[in-house]
Amino acid sequence: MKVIILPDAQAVAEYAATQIQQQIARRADSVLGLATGSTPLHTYAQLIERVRRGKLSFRAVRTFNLDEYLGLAADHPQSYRSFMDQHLFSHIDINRENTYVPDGMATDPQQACADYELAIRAAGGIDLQLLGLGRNGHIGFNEPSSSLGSRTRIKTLTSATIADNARFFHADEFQPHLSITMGIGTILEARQITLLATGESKAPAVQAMIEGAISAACPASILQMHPNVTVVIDEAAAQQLKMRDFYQHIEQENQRLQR
Ligand SMILES: N[C@@H]1[C@@H](O)[C@H](O)[C@@H](COP(=O)(O)O)O[C@@H]1O
Repeated sequence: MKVIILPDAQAVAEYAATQIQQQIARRADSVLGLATGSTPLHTYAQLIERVRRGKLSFRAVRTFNLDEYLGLAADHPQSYRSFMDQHLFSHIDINRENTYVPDGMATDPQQACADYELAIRAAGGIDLQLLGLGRNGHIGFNEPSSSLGSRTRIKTLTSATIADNARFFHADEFQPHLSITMGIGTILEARQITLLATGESKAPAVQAMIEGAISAACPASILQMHPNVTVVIDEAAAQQLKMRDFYQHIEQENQRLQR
């Protein structure tokens, strides 16, 4: 696990956007796994800017989002489909037919989960999976106690996650307590994973993920088993790491070797 500690959220976003840009430069029809929440917003803004400057094109790119609320229609303002349209897809030259988000209104949600897995496989798997990190260590909507080998499925949200995400819903608005999420086993099949975390509130989950035991109590800790993970965090999210000096030393050595 490569740990990149940067001064602030903007630097994290620029690093992540560059990783995505490099992946698309390697393969114009890359398959990207995308995340929602507030953390990736700055990264998406960076990608939009780079497309606008003609430095990057999503013309042949395909995307699969990690999750969606069960019970929200795609056109609901708080659906993750709307989130992605608003914060990325509507502003870049991607073919909307190539963007996939689980169907929150599927008549048969179990079948929709199986179909999602088949669609990812039919695309050849995910080249680069972008992740955020829940305060309780969840990735996607894989909450603590999730099977570390799980596939795309319906998941019940914890009260902590519902509380954390309530900020996106009006007080009198229905807020789903169920989701469809890529499973941890699904996420681990991505060829490359970049996890972003910023802010003091994520420091405990970051420490458990990187330095704690591999446990379903912190689903993100399973990333210790993946061969190609980059964790990109700001100083605030890094503050509980016991070996942060070592991580920074490794990165300085890597940069020296690349000169
Ligand atoms: N399903 C999403 C996750 O994919 C995201 O990582 C998490 C953290 O969001 P934020 O980046 O806003 O802290 O929120 C939701 O639970």
